[in-house]
Amino acid sequence: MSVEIFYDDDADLSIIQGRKVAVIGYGSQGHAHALSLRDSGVDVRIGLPEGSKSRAKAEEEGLPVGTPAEVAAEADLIMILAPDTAQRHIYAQDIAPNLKDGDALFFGHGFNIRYGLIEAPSNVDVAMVAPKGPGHLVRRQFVDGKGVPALIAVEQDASGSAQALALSYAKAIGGTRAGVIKTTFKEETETDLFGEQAVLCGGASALVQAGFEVLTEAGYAPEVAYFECLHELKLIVDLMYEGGIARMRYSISDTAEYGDLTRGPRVITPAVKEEMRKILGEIQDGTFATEWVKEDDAGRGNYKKLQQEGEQHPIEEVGKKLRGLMSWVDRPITETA
Ligand SMILES: NC(=O)C1=CN([C@@H]2O[C@H](COP(=O)(O)OP(=O)(O)OC[C@H]3O[C@@H](n4cnc5c(N)ncnc54)[C@H](OP(=O)(O)O)[C@@H]3O)[C@@H](O)[C@H]2O)C=CC1
Ligand SMILES: CC[C@](O)(C(C)=O)C(=O)O
Ligand SMILES: [Mg+2]
Ligand SMILES: [Mg+2]
Repeated sequence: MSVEIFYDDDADLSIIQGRKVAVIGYGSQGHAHALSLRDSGVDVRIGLPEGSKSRAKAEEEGLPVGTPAEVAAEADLIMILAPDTAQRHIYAQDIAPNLKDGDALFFGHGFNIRYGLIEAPSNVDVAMVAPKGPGHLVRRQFVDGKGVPALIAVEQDASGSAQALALSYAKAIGGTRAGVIKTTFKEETETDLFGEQAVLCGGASALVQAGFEVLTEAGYAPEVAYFECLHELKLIVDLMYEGGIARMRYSISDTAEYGDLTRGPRVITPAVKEEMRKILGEIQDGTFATEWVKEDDAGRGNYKKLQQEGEQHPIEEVGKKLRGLMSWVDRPITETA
């Protein structure tokens, strides 16, 4: 099945420049969208509850800030970039009562629409602009004149021009510089959840930790294990990013390449792939979504416990020390937001 990919010339920036945009939330994605929209000449305001710790950051940038209800009432395009589990409450309390004919409701990820947690009225556009990258890099790339690829989708086309509006929005945050693919809320949600769980975050973190543990448990220095299993991973992935697995294999030694070809499949075994299929099944049948919403409703006890265990893993301590000695690596998390 061929996909449609859009670039800068396919998108009309003046469409989004003619709208009043409210960005709800000013975290990883929220700050990136809001600042790049503003830099692209868009009239943007931020919706955050009174007392939100993100308010000061948005105000420091000179962005107008109001409560989610206030900015939803003022705007004609509302982009929800609050946590997925909070979105249905924000929608019900603050956004739904303020939706007018012709408004557009935008998402950065399809979770709440895909799993039926938000149902918008038929007189508004419902669309998605989902960058395929962390918000801080979405912003950093925009500022550097580059862009992070994005997916767009239209769930409801009340105006008849929701796709052009989504493309225009994607252009304003740099997405069309890299390529914007048209998809559905279903495909974006299921592939995004799968990618972050099995490959990008869950899979990669577990692989790095397991490699570090095997080396340190065998008596090798934690510093050596850190450089080998974590630091160098970025350099190897940079080559994959630039030219695929083939470019990475071209740059490494033939010894490494032979080890890659013969040992890689012993790490990612058919059993691992079978587990990946199960994980995908839990995403497709809604098991994961139900579990996550329940965990959030119950106060996130298990989530916080697992988070703490991760933070206490020995790789974090040695990594902090080594990164501290490399000024170009040690970027504070608050640098851009
Ligand atoms: N992180 C990423 O790079 C990506 C995220 N997405 C999607 O983007 C959306 C936002 O995620 P992300 O940027 O990670 O979120 P963050 O957790 O980084 O930020 C959430 C923001 O929402 C604010 N917030 C919390 N509760 C409310 C509320 N009740 N009303 C208004 N604002 C609120 C937070 O404020 P406070 O400071 O007060 O907590 C914070 O500013 C999600 O749908 C996610 O799936 C999509 C692609 C990548
Ligand atoms: C990979 C994690 C992600 O899907 C993202 C940065 O794209 C997220 O939800 O944060
Ligand atoms: Mg993602
Ligand atoms: Mg995601």
